[in-house]
Amino acid sequence: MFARGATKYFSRGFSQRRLASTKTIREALEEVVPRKQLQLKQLKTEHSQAVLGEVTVENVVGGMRGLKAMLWEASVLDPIEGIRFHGLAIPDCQKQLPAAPGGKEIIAESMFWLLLTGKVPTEAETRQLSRELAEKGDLPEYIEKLIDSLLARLPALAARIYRNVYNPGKPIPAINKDLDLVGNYVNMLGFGDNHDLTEYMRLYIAIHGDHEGGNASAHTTHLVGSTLADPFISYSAALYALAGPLHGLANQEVLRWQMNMQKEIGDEITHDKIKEFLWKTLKSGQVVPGYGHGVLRNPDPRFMALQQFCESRPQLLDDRVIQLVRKTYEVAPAVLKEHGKTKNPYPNVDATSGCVLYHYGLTQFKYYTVIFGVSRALGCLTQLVWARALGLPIERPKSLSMDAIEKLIKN
Ligand SMILES: CC(=O)SCCNC(=O)CCNC(=O)[C@H](O)C(C)(C)COP(=O)(O)OP(=O)(O)OC[C@H]1O[C@@H](n2cnc3c(N)ncnc32)[C@H](O)[C@@H]1OP(=O)(O)O
Ligand SMILES: O=C([O-])CC(=O)C(=O)O
Repeated sequence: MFARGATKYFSRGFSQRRLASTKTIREALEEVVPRKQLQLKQLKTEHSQAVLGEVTVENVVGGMRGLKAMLWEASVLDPIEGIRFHGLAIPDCQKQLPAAPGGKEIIAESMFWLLLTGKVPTEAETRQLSRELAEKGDLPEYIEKLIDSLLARLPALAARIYRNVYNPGKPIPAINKDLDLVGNYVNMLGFGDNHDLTEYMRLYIAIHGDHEGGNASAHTTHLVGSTLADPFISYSAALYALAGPLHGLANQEVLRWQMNMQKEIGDEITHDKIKEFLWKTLKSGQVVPGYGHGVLRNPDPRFMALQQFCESRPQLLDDRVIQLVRKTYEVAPAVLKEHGKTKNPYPNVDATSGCVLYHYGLTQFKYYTVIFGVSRALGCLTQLVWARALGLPIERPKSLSMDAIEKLIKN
């Protein structure tokens, strides 16, 4: 049921039959947990010695790339097709997951419901979850005071920090109990009257939510969580992994790099000038930010979904930075192929995510990875729930020295 191709399970007929369902997320989860616990028990008792692959020296010295060594329930990443959440690709989610009232994009609540339970929530269930989160969303006064005294040093409670850092002194709107999670977030950031930015953030946060288990932020949460550290500690560790330029920070780096390119090539954007800038970047020994991937071998479907968002809005297509991102995509894969190093010459999600935020006036690059961090909590915390429900053990892979590897090869 959770394997690829599960689309049938989520077919329109199925979701229509579920229209009347008004379960809470806890009730929906309670239904799934015993079945999953049984599935794990059977795997352990009936198949514990089954072989899933071999471990090569390349796996060990190459950052465990390609090694099948983690259990992760909510999503599976295919090198060619990209991410699927319980079998649903991004376009399936766009068709099936409830949006906000008056909106079209996937919202965090419906994505979280899918990630956690493996089921598409009904409209009523989604609204109920939005309300539950909004009702729990107010900060107690003592936390507000604490955060106000720590300011940007505390990597949490993202909207308040944004306002404190970039618009100090301006009052922050209270949580609106009738709005979805991201609607409230954008409102508190100070952009609540921008419907298009709100929709973009809904899509952005939904599709950055999970990318199976092996990426650096998800894996960090899982590792730290496996020591039974609490979810806040486990997820804050993940944010430090996300903050590296080869992972989440790349979304900031891309925009900085594209704007440097714009400065250098001037008003007349041509493929030749972009190529020249790409070569200059590569020859200086830097990576092209937003391109390449540890698993994907095709353009990232999340990149495509964000591009489609731009294509549906003519005012975005007129924006020079957005045009530059698009034109870079037209030439960068060929340049990277000619350069010959990266296994994947195509764009990942970070190649485009920041330019739309910039267009809508959220121009503080340093904040972009925080938004990614707000999103990635959906998948990382889902897996922590499963790790606890299934009683998964502390993670402790075996390491080998180079001498030990050589000895094993000789034997
Ligand atoms: C949400 C996300 O985290 S998506 C990823 C965001 N990160 C980026 O966009 C940064 C740019 N990209 C990269 O640095 C890489 O492609 C990564 C980190 C994403 C993946 O790294 P790997 O799995 O090691 O990629 P791969 O196996 O293709 O690397 C092989 C070689 O190609 C190089 N390479 C990979 N991507 C690029 C790139 N975009 N530009 C130039 N060279 C690259 C690697 O540095 C490596 O060079 P080396 O042999 O001299 O060490
Ligand atoms: O899958 C990865 O390694 C990196 C990535 O795209 C993500 O974490 O969203």
